[in-house]
Amino acid sequence: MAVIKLQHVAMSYGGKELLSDMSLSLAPGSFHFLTGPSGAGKTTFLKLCYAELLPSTGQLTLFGKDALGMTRDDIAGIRQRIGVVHQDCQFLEHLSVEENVALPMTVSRRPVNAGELHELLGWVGLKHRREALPAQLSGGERQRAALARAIIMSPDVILADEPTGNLDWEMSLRLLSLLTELNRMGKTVVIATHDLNLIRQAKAQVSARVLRIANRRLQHAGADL
Ligand SMILES: Nc1ncnc2c1ncn2[C@@H]1O[C@H](COP(=O)(O)OP(=O)(O)OP(=O)(O)O)[C@@H](O)[C@H]1O
Repeated sequence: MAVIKLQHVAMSYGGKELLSDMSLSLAPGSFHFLTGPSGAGKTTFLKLCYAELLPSTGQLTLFGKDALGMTRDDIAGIRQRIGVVHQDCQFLEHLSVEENVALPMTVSRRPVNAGELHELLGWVGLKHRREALPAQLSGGERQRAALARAIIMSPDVILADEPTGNLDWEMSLRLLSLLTELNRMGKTVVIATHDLNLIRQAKAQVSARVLRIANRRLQHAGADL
């Protein structure tokens, strides 16, 4: 069963269609890149994938459930199964790195296991920065903290919006290797990016598919990248 399925989905803002007639089925454990020019609608597409937005027309199915018929509880359940790395990280600036990473657990009133939290911070290389405030982090540290927060609930799917946008190549590779490791653990990964070098690099490591949004349509890019 597809984890995320779009059938003839369109999305409009203020009556103007941004995304048209998009159909896609994301298999569990798959790895996709999403490319396209700035403003093409990559972030909007990702927002559909975690039901932050609902389609103007067409059918969106998340883990077998029609997104249009979802209750508040269904959406809360979906949010636990889909971890999102937002383009601008969206930290609470007055909370420490550790508190920000644990936030999805605390807001859903789940107990936070300190040992597991430290292990996760260690995995992204931020154990020593756990008491820092977000403003004190470098760009690469912020992205890794955002990734840790996205996966703290052990989601099945990880959606990352330009996770390497402001990072140098070395840090981009480090983030990519965390995402490919998650994919090897069985997670479905979707990364929106402009960085074709990153895509080429990833294709040497994992079996990644490339999707492209252009002229409002979703295209499956060929193997020529
Ligand atoms: N809530 C909204 N209301 C109206 N228009 C919006 C809204 N959100 C996004 N848009 C518009 O939709 C278009 C696509 O935005 P989106 O952020 O999805 O593109 P993108 O491909 O992710 O761009 P970038 O690569 O620059 O991040 C833009 O023109 C944007 O201004």
